[in-house]
Amino acid sequence: MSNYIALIPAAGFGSRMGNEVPKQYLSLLGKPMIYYAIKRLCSAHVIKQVYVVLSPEDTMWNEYDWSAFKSKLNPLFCGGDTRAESVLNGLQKIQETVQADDWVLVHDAARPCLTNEHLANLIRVIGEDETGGLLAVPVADTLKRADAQGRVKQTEPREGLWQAQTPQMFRYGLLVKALQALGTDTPTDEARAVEHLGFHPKLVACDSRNLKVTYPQDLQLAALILENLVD
Ligand SMILES: Nc1ccn([C@@H]2O[C@H](COP(=O)(O)OP(=O)(O)OP(=O)(O)O)[C@@H](O)[C@H]2O)c(=O)n1
Ligand SMILES: C[C@](O)(CO)[C@H](O)COP(=O)(O)O
Repeated sequence: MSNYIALIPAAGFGSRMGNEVPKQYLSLLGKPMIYYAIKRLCSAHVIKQVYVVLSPEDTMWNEYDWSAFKSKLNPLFCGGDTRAESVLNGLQKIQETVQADDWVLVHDAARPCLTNEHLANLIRVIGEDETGGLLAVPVADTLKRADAQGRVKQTEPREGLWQAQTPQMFRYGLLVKALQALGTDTPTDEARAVEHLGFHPKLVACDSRNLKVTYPQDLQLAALILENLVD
């Protein structure tokens, strides 16, 4: 039977936040932001182990007490220059402990508002899928393409367009193969790497609460969402 493991890439800096503290450690309702992703994934019984990929230069992880998550939580100080490198380095580091057909859920440290329902839905739908897939949201706004002067060049059809979120869930063997095959291409998500191999990952409808904290204003929004989550 396949196991489920989770991997949280957390070796980025959060340059778009413009803060001196790496984004994953910014305070959110009194906890470092990464705490919420860890708590959600560690609380899921089906997930056997949760790995956090940190920068080898990370000096902040050990400033916090993570003992509440016991041996289910494992930090790996092997992050790379890009998200794809961090994920691949993490996956390679754990190769002795996993099987090729184990499911890996890759989840951003910067998505603190994932709910139990989002997670359960992803696991239920993708657990039945041959390729794997990801949480995503259909684009809700009218889309404009800009010209070099910042004026509307044209309105783009939004039909069939989705915004990718995380977790993204793929079999360990396929994900490692996809990330190893990238060469100089650096995709911003795991699904893109799998697409490069000719697969078509499944989109699982989520909602805008599972936002990524990218800019300073997103942190306030995340706090509001977290305060109002019921699960
Ligand atoms: N070299 C990198 C870059 C990113 N990430 C992780 O990938 C996730 C999503 O990336 P993003 O939100 O883009 O984070 P940053 O790269 O830190 O942000 P920015 O692009 O603003 O610098 C984050 O949990 C981030 O820590 C990583 O593990 N290793
Ligand atoms: C994986 C991701 O969160 C999906 O939306 C995203 O691609 C991360 O990279 P980004 O450059 O911050 O969008």
